[in-house]
Amino acid sequence: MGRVGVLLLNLGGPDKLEDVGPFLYNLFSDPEIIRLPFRWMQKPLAWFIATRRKKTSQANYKHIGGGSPLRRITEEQGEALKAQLGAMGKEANIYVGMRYWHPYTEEAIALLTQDNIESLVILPLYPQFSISTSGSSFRLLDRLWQENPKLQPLEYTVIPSWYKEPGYLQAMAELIIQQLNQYPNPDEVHIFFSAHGVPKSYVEEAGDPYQQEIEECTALIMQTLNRPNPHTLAYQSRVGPVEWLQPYTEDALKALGAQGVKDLVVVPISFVSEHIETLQEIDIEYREIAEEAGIHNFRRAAAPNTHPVFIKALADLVIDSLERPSLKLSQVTQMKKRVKMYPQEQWEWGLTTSAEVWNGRIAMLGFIALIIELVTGQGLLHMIGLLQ
Ligand SMILES: C=CC1=C(C)c2cc3[nH]c(cc4nc(cc5[nH]c(cc1n2)c(C)c5CCC(=O)O)C(CCC(=O)O)=C4C)c(C)c3C=C
Ligand SMILES: [Fe+2]
Repeated sequence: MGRVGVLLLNLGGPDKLEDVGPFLYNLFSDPEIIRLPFRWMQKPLAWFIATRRKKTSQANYKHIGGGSPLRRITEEQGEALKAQLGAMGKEANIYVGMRYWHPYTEEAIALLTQDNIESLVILPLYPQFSISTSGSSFRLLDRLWQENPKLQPLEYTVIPSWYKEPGYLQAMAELIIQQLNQYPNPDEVHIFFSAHGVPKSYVEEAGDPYQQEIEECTALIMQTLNRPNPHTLAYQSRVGPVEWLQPYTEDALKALGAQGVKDLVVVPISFVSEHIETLQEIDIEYREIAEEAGIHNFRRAAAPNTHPVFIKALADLVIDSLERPSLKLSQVTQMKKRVKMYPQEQWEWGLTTSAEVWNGRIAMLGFIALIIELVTGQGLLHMIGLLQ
């Protein structure tokens, strides 16, 4: 086997406050993040939402030091993985490819083609698969592969999701135990798993396996933990007016407070690094909600970051994947026939000519209404609270 490379995929985050606007624009321009019936609406809507959200988002990043730690932590994970692989007799170059900020996936691909990598493992740093995360990165890579002839001879394999990996489950259990042990009665503490949400339609209409993988992962962590603690799973970080996976973290915290729960350990379950949604949303916003609800003792398990058991799990995943038959991007992007990923598929309403015409008219009216609302400051989006 020739020179080995590992491509770590993640979402990316703004390094400083000025990056927040363009980062949000990149994120909302992705059809896997906002699923629209018409592609022409994507960029204007992305600009509009990014512009509206920028101030609030910047204020949140200000609370955590003015930028996301995601790049630094992902690079540290890469260094630790390289060292672990070396210790296991497998020399490899590690590359970091972010979806919406530097170092972009395209930059990582340029580097690994320069380095003449002959065998590549594509490893998303999301334990569970979602259309909106790993799926989006796989779509992008699939396109890059089709466009770049230099990538054709490169042998590669993809790891679509890995939430069942025993070392990952063990690291999560250890991180939870660290926090449980801070309490006088560790077995009575309520364990609260908080996963990043996705719109409900992703699961129910598009067939995203995310919710099922999150639920299974929660059960496996509890099994690995092997303690009698009660536990809850809820979904955080909802954006926009549509319904997301439920229960929402804020509602579940209030319900537990009303039931008299006093001691809590929150476990961020869909992230493997600290970032805005752990450091700001959980540690500041949800803590406040919990305390108001009467949950006086609020602790959070750290994200796995560079925990040695977690890094060993990543190394095991890489080595196992090199020994197995390879899995191609076309296989993971079409993993389930039911999984719809924009922009590749036709909107069902557009299957007949007259429906297509009506879709166009309705969308045009919607867009005009949006412009009027932006100018006048009044309209439906203000009424439902999406705009202030
Ligand atoms: C498994 C993890 C994640 C899923 C699923 C996910 C879906 C998802 N996210 C948004 C909207 C936003 N996400 C933002 C930041 C962000 N999200 C994740 C992870 C998942 N997102 C990460 C790792 C980050 C980066 C955090 C950082 O430290 O910078 C943001 C920007 C932050 C903010 O303004 O709140 C938005 C917006 C949607 C719409 C979505 C599913 C459709
Ligand atoms: Fe997100």
